[in-house]
Amino acid sequence: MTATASRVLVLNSGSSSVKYQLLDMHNTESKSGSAAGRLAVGLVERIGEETSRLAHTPLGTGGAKRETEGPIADHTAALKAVAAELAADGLGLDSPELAAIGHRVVHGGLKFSAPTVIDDEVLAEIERLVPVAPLHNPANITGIRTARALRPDLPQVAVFDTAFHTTMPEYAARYAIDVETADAHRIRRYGFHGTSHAYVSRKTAELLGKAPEDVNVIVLHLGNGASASAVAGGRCVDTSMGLTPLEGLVMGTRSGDIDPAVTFHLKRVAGMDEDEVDVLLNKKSGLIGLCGDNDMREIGRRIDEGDAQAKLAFDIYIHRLKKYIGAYSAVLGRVDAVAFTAGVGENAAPVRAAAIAGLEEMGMAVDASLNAVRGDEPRLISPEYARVAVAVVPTDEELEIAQQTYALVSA
Ligand SMILES: Nc1ncnc2c1ncn2[C@@H]1O[C@H](COP(=O)(O)OP(=O)(O)O)[C@@H](O)[C@H]1O
Ligand SMILES: CC(=O)OP(=O)(O)O
Ligand SMILES: [Mg+2]
Repeated sequence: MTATASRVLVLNSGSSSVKYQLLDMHNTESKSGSAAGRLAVGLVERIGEETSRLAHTPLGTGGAKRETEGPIADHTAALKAVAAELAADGLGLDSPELAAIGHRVVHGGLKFSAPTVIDDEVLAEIERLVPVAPLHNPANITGIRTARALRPDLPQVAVFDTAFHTTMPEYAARYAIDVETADAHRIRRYGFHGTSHAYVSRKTAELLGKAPEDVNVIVLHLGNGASASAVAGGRCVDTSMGLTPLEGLVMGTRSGDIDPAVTFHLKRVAGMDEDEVDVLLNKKSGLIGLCGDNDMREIGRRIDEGDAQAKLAFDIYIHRLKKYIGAYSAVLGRVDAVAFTAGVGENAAPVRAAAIAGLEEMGMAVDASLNAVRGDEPRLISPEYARVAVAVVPTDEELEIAQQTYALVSA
């Protein structure tokens, strides 16, 4: 790293998308990682489809958002397109100001509990974990390989979704199955979205004007993938996702919690094989399985039109969410705040209202007019009388990844 290098490129590669940001870390010291530090942000979505779309905004130059539509075959092509967009703004990957590239890596298994500079051995371990994050780790690996090929001299850092959850006590992390079998195959609950749970729980403490050590928070990360966590004094003590990102809440396309016997039944009685069951539970279940739509905006529209199927899907989603709020209240003993985050949590006011409805005896309530306010800043939506603060706290996985990456390479 040269003395002047202070930029970090963050790649958040998902199963069919790549989110990216180029940040100048000399300008992101402020608590909100002020917009001044963000030189460019963008998103490639629907990778592998005919209708792929790349949206790129060069914030650093104040340039307008550029959108390109057309087929982008795979993640390698997506990253090359991103590199070209950055180069068009004079922010190419060849810049000497680039200090490192930070990669979101979803599954880090038991080995990785901190950000890690990627070498061949680290990459091999991330590959070994593909079976337990089949939708995610392959995309992360492609991102790493492509970025390494473009800048072999630059430190590439992996920031793991699982890292924040490694503080879970053994009784929360273990499944109640035969210990020898579990240990032989490293079967345990790892948890995901940890970068977001860490960032949001810290931000929530800040919103309350308290130190993270003094606050107990339930974080509800509700995106397409969704998970809840119980964070006691800044440390994760339980989370809803498990060995893979399939357990827990009802998600856009994933079932979340299910009786494992359903899988035997599908194989023995419905004649499905492993791969078919996998696809059913990961891609054809959750909201999309229940009502044909996985976007909460569309589900909201259908409910407004009186669509009973959409309403039932919504009610199932909310019921599961409520059960986790109850469970984590018991796990924490004292709850100071419930924080809603990610695409659904930040934008869907009806989800927030319904999830908290009826929880007054637990000290939780939502004020309808506060809940209707939209914005990018962390904000309270609970009435003043409520014992528990209910908040909307926008997540920023990219900023958190950039900060962890920069801290590691500039140490
Ligand atoms: N304005 C909105 N109102 C309601 N839901 C929204 C809104 N915007 C986004 N969402 C929901 O957020 C989801 C995407 O969340 P996001 O956190 O970006 O997910 P991911 O990172 O898993 O792709 C969409 O599928 C949609 O359900
Ligand atoms: C781990 C996980 O579910 O991630 P995402 O929400 O990006 O799919
Ligand atoms: Mg996400």
